[in-house]
Amino acid sequence: MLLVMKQNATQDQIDDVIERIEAAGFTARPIPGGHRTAIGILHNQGAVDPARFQGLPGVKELIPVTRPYKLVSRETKPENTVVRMGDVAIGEGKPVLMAGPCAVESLEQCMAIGKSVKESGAEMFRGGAFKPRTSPYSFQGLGEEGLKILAAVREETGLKIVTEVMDNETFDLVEEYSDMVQIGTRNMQNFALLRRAGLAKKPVMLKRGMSATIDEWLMAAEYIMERGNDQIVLCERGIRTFAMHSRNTLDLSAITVVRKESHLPIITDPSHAGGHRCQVGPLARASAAMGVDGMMIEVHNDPAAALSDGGQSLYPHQFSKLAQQIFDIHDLVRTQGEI
Ligand SMILES: O=C[C@H](O)[C@H](O)COP(=O)(O)O
Ligand SMILES: C=C(OP(=O)(O)O)C(=O)O
Repeated sequence: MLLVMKQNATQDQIDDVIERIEAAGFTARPIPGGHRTAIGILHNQGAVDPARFQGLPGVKELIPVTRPYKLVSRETKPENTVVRMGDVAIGEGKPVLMAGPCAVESLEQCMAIGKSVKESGAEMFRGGAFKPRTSPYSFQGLGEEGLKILAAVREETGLKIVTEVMDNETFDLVEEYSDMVQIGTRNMQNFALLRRAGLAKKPVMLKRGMSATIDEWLMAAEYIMERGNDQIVLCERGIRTFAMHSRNTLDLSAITVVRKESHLPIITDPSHAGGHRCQVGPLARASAAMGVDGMMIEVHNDPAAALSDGGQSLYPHQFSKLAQQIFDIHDLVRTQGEI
């Protein structure tokens, strides 16, 4: 249930309504928004009787939220959320490119890639210090040493850092070094991790589980927002299908559905979707045409020697050309408008 206050409602009236909601045993969650003051009524078992709050001073109306995900739903917040990290804004128009290697391997590697992707228009640097690998014998990441390398790249280039957190034990550490914390496809329904992410002071990028429906994905985001963190970016990174020609299937149609259902920004990861270098460009260009808020793209200066995902990593010169195409296509679609 969403309680909408009148435009001229006073702070005292808002506080009074919040107090009454809490006194009734529910949770009151003010929803930030430019056009209205709204308060989500959460943790109700069964329907909330609107008569309880209707008619209170300053209350305009009570709107039932029909979707199972309440806070991430557009029913609750009609305007788009913009996720901000200093001067980088995701969801404000220009697609934000996050580029870098799959795994942080060394300072030299990350500096070289960081400088090059920055020059090509990326605003964020990606790279895993804690790597979720299929095999326990594969490179698992440099851990804290990797995080320090990422911090050095930020220092040198000004790029914001997005990096994956795999568990609650290392959450504080990853949060400290990063600008945006990434929750990967394999952990999309790790509810303990989602709850911890909800307490984070940094934005969270939530990748879609490789076998998750859109409802499950949005419910996972709800876990984060329910705890108080409303700075969430959704990332479509491909789902498992019967198709064997690509590593995953990039579900472009999910973008239109998520846009309709949720106010959160949405980006894609064409690298993990395609899984092959030759597929990354076309999937990225298609994503740009869908009007995504950004993209995460793997770039390596020596893909043949990469410790993870070399086959799907672009060479820096390829990224440079692709970045320009992404900006051009995005602009074209935006200026021509919806059909
Ligand atoms: O980046 C994500 C994974 O760690 C990466 O794609 C490697 O996957 P793999 O361990 O199955 O090779
Ligand atoms: C592990 C990653 O991706 P995903 O969770 O989509 O596999 C990654 O981006 O490093």
